[in-house]
Amino acid sequence: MIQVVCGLIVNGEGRLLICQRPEGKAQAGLWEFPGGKIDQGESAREALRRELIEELGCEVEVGEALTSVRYAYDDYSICLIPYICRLLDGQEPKAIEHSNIEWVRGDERLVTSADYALAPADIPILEEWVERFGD
Ligand SMILES: Nc1nc2c([nH]c(=O)n2[C@H]2C[C@H](O)[C@@H](COP(=O)(O)OP(=O)(O)OP(=O)(O)O)O2)c(=O)[nH]1
Repeated sequence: MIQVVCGLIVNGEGRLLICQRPEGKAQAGLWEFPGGKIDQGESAREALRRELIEELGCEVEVGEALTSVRYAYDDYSICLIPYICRLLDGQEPKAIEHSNIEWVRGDERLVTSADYALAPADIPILEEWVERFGD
């Protein structure tokens, strides 16, 4: 079971950041919350801060954890651990490792959106976020 962290980053207008996985990576083309695998000896929160600097070039404060999701892809399984994150002042995410990044309205339509096909492990996380914080 691969331990993966991801961040739900909300901007000043209440929009949520989603990122498209690039060609050549597992689940290429699907949209996800930015993050990645936890390295040995790292805490989940440390891993997320590191991944968001590598992937988006920005510093965040890692806040509350939402419910983790276990998901079995064909050839491996992940435990995806989500955290609400806040961008530190002046930080602007850049698509360093993704093919696209977008600020979107976090609502039920996003769950089934044809424009933003989400990685399946992310759907329960988005649903929990929408229920608690969505508009
Ligand atoms: N980062 C991230 N990965 C996700 C999400 N949902 C989901 O199913 N995954 C899967 C895709 C990958 O199989 C795995 C995470 O791998 P990754 O490629 O992002 O990890 P990494 O940045 O450490 O990459 P690498 O060094 O192995 O290339 O988890 C998500 O919301 N964020």
